[in-house]
Amino acid sequence: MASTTSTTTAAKETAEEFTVRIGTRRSALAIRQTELVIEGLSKVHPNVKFEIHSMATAGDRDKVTPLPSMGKGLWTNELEAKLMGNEVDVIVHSLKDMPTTLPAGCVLACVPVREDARDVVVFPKRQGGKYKKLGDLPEGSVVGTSSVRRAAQLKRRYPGLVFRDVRGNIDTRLRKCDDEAEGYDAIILAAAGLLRLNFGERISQFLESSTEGGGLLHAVGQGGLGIEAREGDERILKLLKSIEDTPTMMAAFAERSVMRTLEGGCSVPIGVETEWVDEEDAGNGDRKKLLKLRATVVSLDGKKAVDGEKTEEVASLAQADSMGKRLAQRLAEEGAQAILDEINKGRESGAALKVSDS
Ligand SMILES: NCc1[nH]cc(CCC(=O)O)c1CC(=O)O
Repeated sequence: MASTTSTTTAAKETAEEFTVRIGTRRSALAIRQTELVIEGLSKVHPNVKFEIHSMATAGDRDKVTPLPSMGKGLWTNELEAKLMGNEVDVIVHSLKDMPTTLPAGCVLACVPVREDARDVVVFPKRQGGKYKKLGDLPEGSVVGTSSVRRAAQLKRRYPGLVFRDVRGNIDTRLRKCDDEAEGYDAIILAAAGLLRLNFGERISQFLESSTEGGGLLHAVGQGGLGIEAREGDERILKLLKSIEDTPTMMAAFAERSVMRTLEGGCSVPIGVETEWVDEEDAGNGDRKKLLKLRATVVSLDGKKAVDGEKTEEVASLAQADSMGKRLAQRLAEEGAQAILDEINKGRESGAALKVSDS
């Protein structure tokens, strides 16, 4: 058809046929997320072909080593090597698994519309609806999570509960939750993974900062997708731009900036929440959208915590980045740094001490 149609340059470009190779992890969630990205791109670029190149990463292979000692980039390094080696053109990540500093030559090119960013409570099927909220669980109940962020924040709010590691992909964790022999009375997961894999009916309670009885702030980037590409690969960067959700991308940049600023080479149980709100009406009817950013840093035992929030006009990624940095610096001064120093002292063994939010 193209050969018989006379087209302008712009039209030719949209009609251009090429294949984009997309790298991702091999988990059901990673594949589903990649399919969603392809669906979105295909609507705008019907002539572009997409191939999924999935692979197991270090985080998928090693299910034993404690996550905080596996180092940064356990879900991303091997995929980035393929991107730089020109074996794939794009990588689709869970944004929260993406380190806040990327290797030279790689860019966070696009953040599309976000799924629900909150954490949720899932109860074993055998409880048959007996419990509806974390607060319903009797003292001493065992809650599964391998995330120090989740455990620390929940210890603060529910000192009577016991927190225990639970590893594996989402289906594995649900199976462990339902298996009485595993001994869990509840597990905590991200809403996004459950919703994307059609396990939404397993969600009993959504947890956020305003949850009655005690909630928690989610991981940086949770519920979002991070699409990575080669710096300067204009054809791909332009293609990805078509599915960018700019408000989500700005919020994600603010969240990642909090993390990057506080991290300073150490691992941190840090939670965040972002929300776009209307500016109070100044009487002239001209309301701006403001970004509200909350953050918390909690000691591992949940006994010490520093919380903060900021609401500002944000109109660029640079402003989002600056807002996150300033909030993190304030938290550091108000005691977050002391909490982080203590955590790092306790994790003597040095180098490989980055928190993975699992
Ligand atoms: N670290 C594992 C991981 N990476 C992304 C998600 C879920 C979805 C998301 O946050 O995008 C999960 C599972 C979980 O935390 O429950």
